[in-house]
Amino acid sequence: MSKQAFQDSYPAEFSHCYGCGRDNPHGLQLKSYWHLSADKEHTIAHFTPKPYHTGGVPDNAYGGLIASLLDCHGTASAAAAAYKAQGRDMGTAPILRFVTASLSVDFLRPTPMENKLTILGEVIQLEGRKATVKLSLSTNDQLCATGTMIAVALK
Ligand SMILES: CCCCCCCCCC(=O)SCCNC(=O)CCNC(=O)[C@H](O)C(C)(C)COP(=O)(O)OP(=O)(O)OC[C@H]1O[C@@H](n2cnc3c(N)ncnc32)[C@H](O)[C@@H]1OP(=O)(O)O
Repeated sequence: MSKQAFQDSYPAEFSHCYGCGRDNPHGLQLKSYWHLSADKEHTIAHFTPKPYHTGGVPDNAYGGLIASLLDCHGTASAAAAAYKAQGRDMGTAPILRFVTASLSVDFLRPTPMENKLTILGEVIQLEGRKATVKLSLSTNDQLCATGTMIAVALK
């Protein structure tokens, strides 16, 4: 299985995203991968907040940051799952480009700043152009946020 980040397979014109674009020096540059656990195939990404990612209370991360991480990990997971379902390597033509149609986030507890965050994704349904992705963000084995995304493949 490829160790290339999903986002590193995006064509150059899609590499400027604030959350995950490799060509955006001011962005978060999130990287997502397949992650095989005991019984399920998840996707995974890690991110360590910088001090300026705080939500006002210096110890806690900004909620918009958390939503951004779930957003970019979700669309990347949808694309990876769609390529896999077609038996193709990511980035091969014709390009599959997913965007967020809807994203709901539940903030379960304040997210501490000092540690690496783990973002997990699971594509629970792929139907036509639509993917449903379950998302979570945790640190120190504490679940801090969960999300559900509908991502849609562009025509
Ligand atoms: C490879 C490179 C990839 C790079 C990706 C980087 C992504 C970074 C993450 C983002 O921030 S994305 C940016 C935020 N999102 C947007 O700006 C998307 C804005 N919305 C749109 O462009 C359109 O509304 C959209 C493409 C999502 C859908 O419009 P379409 O006209 O193409 O599709 P249509 O309305 O026919 O819907 C297709 C299916 O999706 C469903 N759908 C659309 N919007 C929905 C919604 N909000 N909730 C639930 N389902 C929805 C719709 O019901 C339908 O389902 P069925 O096929 O079962 O009938």
